[in-house]
Amino acid sequence: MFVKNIAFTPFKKSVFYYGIFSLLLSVLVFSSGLYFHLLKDLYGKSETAEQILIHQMDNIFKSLKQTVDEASLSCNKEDVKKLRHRTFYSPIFKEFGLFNDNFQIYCTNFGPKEFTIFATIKDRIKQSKDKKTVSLVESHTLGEQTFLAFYLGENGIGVNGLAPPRSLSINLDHLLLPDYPYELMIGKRSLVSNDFSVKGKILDKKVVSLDHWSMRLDVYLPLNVYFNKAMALLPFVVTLWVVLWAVFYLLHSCCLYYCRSLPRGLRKAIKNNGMEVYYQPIVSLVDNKVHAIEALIRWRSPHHGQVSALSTVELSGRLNLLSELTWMVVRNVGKFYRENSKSLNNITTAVNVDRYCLLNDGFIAMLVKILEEYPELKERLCLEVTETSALTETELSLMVSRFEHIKALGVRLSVDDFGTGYSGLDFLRRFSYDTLKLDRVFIANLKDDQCTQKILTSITKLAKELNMKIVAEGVEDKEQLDAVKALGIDSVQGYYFCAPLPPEQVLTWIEDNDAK
Ligand SMILES: Nc1nc2c(ncn2[C@@H]2O[C@@H]3COP(=O)(O)O[C@H]4[C@@H](O)[C@H](n5cnc6c(=O)[nH]c(N)nc65)O[C@@H]4COP(=O)(O)O[C@H]3[C@H]2O)c(=O)[nH]1
Repeated sequence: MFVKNIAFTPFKKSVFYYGIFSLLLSVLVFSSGLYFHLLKDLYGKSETAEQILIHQMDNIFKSLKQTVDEASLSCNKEDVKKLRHRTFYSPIFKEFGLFNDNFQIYCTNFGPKEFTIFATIKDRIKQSKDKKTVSLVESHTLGEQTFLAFYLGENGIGVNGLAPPRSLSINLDHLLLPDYPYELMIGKRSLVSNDFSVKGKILDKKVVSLDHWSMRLDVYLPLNVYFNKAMALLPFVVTLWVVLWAVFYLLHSCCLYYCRSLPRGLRKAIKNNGMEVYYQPIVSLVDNKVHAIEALIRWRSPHHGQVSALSTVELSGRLNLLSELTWMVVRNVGKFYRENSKSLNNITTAVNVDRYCLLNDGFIAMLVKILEEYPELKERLCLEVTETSALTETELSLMVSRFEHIKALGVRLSVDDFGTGYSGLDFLRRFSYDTLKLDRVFIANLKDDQCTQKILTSITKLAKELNMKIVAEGVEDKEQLDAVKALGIDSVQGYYFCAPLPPEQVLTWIEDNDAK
């Protein structure tokens, strides 16, 4: 009943923007994620590379020290054999040379030799704390740029080891290539380099310095590595894109559904006084004039169209908003009186109130407050009590005391739909209303059903004896009006005279009717 077709306006535009947004988001997530992952990897591997180099240099000088420890100045067959043996088993060095404390090489693994170590190297060995240094020279023996490590032992014998640069970088290659090209330098000269392919196209670079050896390792994160890896992630980007798109679409639909839902609309309408109040005249059968009108709620939901008064009331009940709805109507009636005090001077307005609202603790206080806000409602407001459920004995007593309180405030009371709800005779015994309204089911059957006629005759008699006015609801034609008149009923409400109308129209109708 409530959820009519919730019209989802085609939100093609939003779907398109969600598509673009999800695509951008997926690309951003993966590209930045990949970038930070590679950066972390680059830094981690550079640290490992540093450890490898330190370890390698330690091993190099351990092996040089061992060579010096077992060497002698004679360069005899035994010495040369030892040097050959060392060369054979060294994973790095291809040649060893022994030098004396004049820094003259006198013996290599190829036999006795004689040449002097460069003065610069000599100085560096002398100046270094451990009598060690490394260098990069053009080697005649190896025919290429060669790595040299020098160590002068405590016994006055020194040793230098010659190694092709690549032998120093095998472990680095294994760790860093092919993703991270690098350049290993001694001083300002390049020892090993495979960075030629990336120059100018690098995303990031990590520099590792081994100051003790004047060595520096630059490790690069090239753009093409990043790009290739990003391409490999493309299926995941697409998957995330589709998933995000679907999630955004669903969220949007849920939001739309919630925003357009009837309960939310009703809450908003009650909070913002976003409903209209229509009025239906109640015509007196004594003088054919209007002495009373009934206020009836009318709500047009922006997304569901006109919602019936019964549905509005039922939903308000389920949302615990009946009291708010009632007070909203009463205030609207108050404004109606204020703006039309002359025309409405002799007219009472009935407002529907659920019995449970009446039982609420704050009911009387709120009624007093509104009567202070709109004093024009005094003696003109009539609360029409709808009877939706039976009351317990305690509730009944409370209700009687509430009714007395309400009457004392100058507010009238009428019982709605008499005979169909729980408006038992027991209550009439304890409390007499000002008005009793006969439900329209009785009026519809009145002319054909003798039993209904008898019941209504008795009710009318009872009402008169209890000093209550009696109104027949739902009078739609002349026959029904005549039957009602025959019963001696005081007033009539129904489409025969007038349907519920907006405030300005009801005033005109009353004026026209009274002028007849
Ligand atoms: N078939 C027929 N119907 C006629 C005729 N004359 C009047 N009616 C309709 O009968 C209903 C009379 O109100 P009700 O019995 O208090 O019954 C009301 C009342 O119980 C409830 N209601 C309406 N407004 C409010 C409100 O502000 N607060 C509360 N608590 N309930 C309200 O919703 C019910 C239905 O209200 P409406 O749809 O406005 O329906 C109104 C009115 O339009 C007629 O000749 N023939």
